[in-house]
Amino acid sequence: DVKVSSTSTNTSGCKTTLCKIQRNVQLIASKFTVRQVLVGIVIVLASIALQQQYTLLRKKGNLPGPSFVPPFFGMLFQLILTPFSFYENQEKYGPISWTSIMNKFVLFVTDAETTRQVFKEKNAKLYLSLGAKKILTEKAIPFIEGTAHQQLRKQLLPLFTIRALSSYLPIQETIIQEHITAWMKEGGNINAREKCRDLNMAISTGVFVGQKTPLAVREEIARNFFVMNDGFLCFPIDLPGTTLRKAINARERLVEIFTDVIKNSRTRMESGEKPESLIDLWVEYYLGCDESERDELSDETIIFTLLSFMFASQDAMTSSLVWVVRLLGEHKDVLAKVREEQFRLRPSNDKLDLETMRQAMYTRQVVNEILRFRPPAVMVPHENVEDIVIGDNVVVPKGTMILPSIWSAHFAEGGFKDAHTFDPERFNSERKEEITCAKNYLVFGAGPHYCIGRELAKNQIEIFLTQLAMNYDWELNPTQGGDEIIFGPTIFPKDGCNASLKVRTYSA
Ligand code: HEM
Repeated sequence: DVKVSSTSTNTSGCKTTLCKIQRNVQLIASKFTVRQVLVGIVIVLASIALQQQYTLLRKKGNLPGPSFVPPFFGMLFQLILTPFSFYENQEKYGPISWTSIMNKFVLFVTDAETTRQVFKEKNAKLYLSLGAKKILTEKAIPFIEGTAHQQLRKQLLPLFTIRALSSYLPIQETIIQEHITAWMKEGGNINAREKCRDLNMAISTGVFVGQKTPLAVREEIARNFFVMNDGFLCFPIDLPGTTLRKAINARERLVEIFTDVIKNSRTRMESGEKPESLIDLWVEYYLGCDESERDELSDETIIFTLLSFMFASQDAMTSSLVWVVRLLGEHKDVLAKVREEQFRLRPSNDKLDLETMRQAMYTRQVVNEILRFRPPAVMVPHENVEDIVIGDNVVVPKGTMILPSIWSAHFAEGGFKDAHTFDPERFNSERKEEITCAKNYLVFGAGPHYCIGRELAKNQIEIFLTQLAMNYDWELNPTQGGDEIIFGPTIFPKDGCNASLKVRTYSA
């Protein structure tokens, strides 16, 4: 046995806490042999592991689930590395089953009805990462509850009316055209995930602040949004130089920039200019409100709401645009029908407008099927702040992480017909599965936090799909194993979807 040596065990010369801790560890270590220290560590870890297993057993009661979960990390690695086999295994246990992730007791919900119930349960809150909480702060809409939440949602309605969506449409269309043209200048060989990520950020920024905001400012917003986005899923340590601290700094810079954009917008809206961007519409609404209501409609409210929009939409929108390239590249028959419909409605290649988009029933069916077949957020974690009862009288102890699975609801037996087939015809006027299977369609959630940007999102997917279909041909170049689906944290083909685009003549 070798004694752990220590040079000095005196803490009196120490000025910092770190130094004192170091000295104390040395002091303790100097009294034991290496073997004794190791045995001690093993005993402590084993006791913690036993305690964890006991707590899990007590919480799970009669619920089905895995016969063993590894201590400390639980099923974390299975969930991250092989998410779909983790899903399949969990689904085998039935509509509600238990598991554990990072020693947190987790309920996995797969049947559509209970999934919907969790979304609607007022005592089950959206569970966002610690990083997201630090960056967005409690002023962000996903963290607000009750009456304050209802009031804020009401105030946001003018940002998503038909009038508002019509004013965003030319911004979305122009930016999509500019980006695809730039892809073609680079040769047309794209990795859809990389390209759509930048495209999507440019569209969101354009829609939020409008094209009257100088390009350099829009680019600075996009840069800071990317840094902020990196912080949402990082290790939540807020120290100088960490990803989280950089994300918080980026958020602070965004608050400054948005404050200026709002000021400029106010000058333009007061002079009677027509609103164009989401900020313009908010300012217009603000100016039209009674003085007494304006306190609640501060710049801060809209800025933190915009940050939440970016958080809620960036990865989900990127995922959907990538699946447009992938699924229509695979299903040429569907692509041909989109082209036929678009050419019939817009033979002169006119710009899109909401009225024409409303008439393009088949194209909208395709958008809805892309969202059903590849829902970007496959599950939306919740945490219950009180004991609740779900499903067939299952009592969920307070503090449980509940994973309602949108993926499982979309593919459940007894729901959509031949659910594993990509088939936009399921939404046609005869089959109407959007009505007959409405309870299974959960891509945008349900209940009080139901996605507020859903129409904006569907329009964006439709504009991208239409532009691509009418002006380009493309072939997919998948890599070996690249078609496997991965989490990131929304779903993507593993290789990001490589494709070669060629310009085509506008025709059916
Ligand atoms: C394909 C794209 C999108 C998908 C799949 C999606 C999906 C979702 C889901 C599943 C939720 C949780 C709903 C619930 O808890 O019931 C949600 C919430 C939310 N989404 Fe989306 N979303 C998308 C695009 C967008 C866009 C473009 C915006 C912004 C303009 C947006 C803004 C929000 C906001 C603010 C919330 C939280 C609402 C609240 O807390 O009240 N989303 N979204």
